Amino acid sequence: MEYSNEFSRAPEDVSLQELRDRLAEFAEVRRWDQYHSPRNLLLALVGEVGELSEIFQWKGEVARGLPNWSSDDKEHLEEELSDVLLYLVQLADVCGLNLGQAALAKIVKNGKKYPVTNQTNK
Ligand SMILES: Nc1ccn([C@H]2C[C@H](O)[C@@H](COP(=O)(O)OP(=O)(O)OP(=O)(O)O)O2)c(=O)n1
Repeated sequence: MEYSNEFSRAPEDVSLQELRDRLAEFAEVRRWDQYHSPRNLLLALVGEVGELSEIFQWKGEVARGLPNWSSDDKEHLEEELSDVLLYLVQLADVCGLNLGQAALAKIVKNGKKYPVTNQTNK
């Protein structure tokens, strides 16, 4: 099957490892890695979370799937979510952490903390 992105494979095949590698190369060729300290990346991440929040600011409650949003609004949301993810991946990388493994381990930990019961409330 053909995919419209430049990678010619299924979008679900994108891995955190690939994002990490592409971001490391992106920063290296621009000599930006000197600025990508953990603290700077954290501040950049928080700034992007602010930009993400602005999209929802004053909108009131928003239905799942964003049924009334324009394609421009959804594209803007995709970009801001991506900025958050990309800085998060870089922050984990410069801290020497494996974010994918850590997140999977955290899901397991969460499952033990919050076991499934018959209750419908969370
Ligand atoms: N030193 C930098 C600067 C940018 N980026 C990357 C990560 C983000 O995905 C994106 C952020 O770029 P901008 O700072 O230009 O922010 P925006 O894309 O949000 O633009 P604007 O703030 O004008 O909306 O670029 C990066 O990795 N390292």
